[in-house]
Amino acid sequence: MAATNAKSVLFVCLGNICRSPIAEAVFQKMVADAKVADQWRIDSAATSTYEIGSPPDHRGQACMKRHDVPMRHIARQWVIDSGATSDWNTGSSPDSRGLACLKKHGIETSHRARQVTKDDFQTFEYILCMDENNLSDLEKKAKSVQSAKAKIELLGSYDPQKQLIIKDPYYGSDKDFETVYEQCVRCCKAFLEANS
Ligand SMILES: N#Cc1ccccc1-c1cc(NCCCN2CCCCC2)c2ccccc2n1
Repeated sequence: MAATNAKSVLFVCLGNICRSPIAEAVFQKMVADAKVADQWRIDSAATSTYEIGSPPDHRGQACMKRHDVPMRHIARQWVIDSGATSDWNTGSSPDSRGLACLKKHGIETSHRARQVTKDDFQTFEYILCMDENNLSDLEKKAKSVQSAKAKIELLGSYDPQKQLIIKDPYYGSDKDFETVYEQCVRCCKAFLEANS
């Protein structure tokens, strides 16, 4: 459980089923390995309602499994939620591909896509997103939020290899998910170092 003076970061992408759950899982593992998990509040959400209620994409789950990175699962001591930033798919049922893959790998997950809320802009210190569309969508939303405090940045702005954009792998291959994973590892490591 995060301490009261915890730092906080919300990872955001278009659907909250591909990139942002990977970034969240990678960062969660990093803070746990660094023994500072209790100093962080970590979550993910989306700028669309495409996938509200969906579990992480099956390709992302498989990628996390390959790299032994636990992804949002039903754990005893965690209260877990996630969401999206718009109302496009309010009430969508979980993506069938994701459910089938999770079942195949015996992975239970409570992670469900959600839309980012006004409260997120008021309570998270950092909102780190993946591409310029996410950035402009979030900046537009933040304008309508009273006392928004979040620093809205590209996660890629922390990349030592200067790959600023983490591309949407939705129509891509497993290789594209690997690229997302590698970028998230580099960026999350640099982000944690910058906040330690
Ligand atoms: N849009 C786009 C797009 C453009 C380029 C590359 C990827 C995508 C793309 C498309 C998705 N779902 C298909 C379209 C959904 N419908 C769009 C019209 C409104 C009703 C919903 C995604 C779903 C989850 C995560 C990422 C996604 N990314």
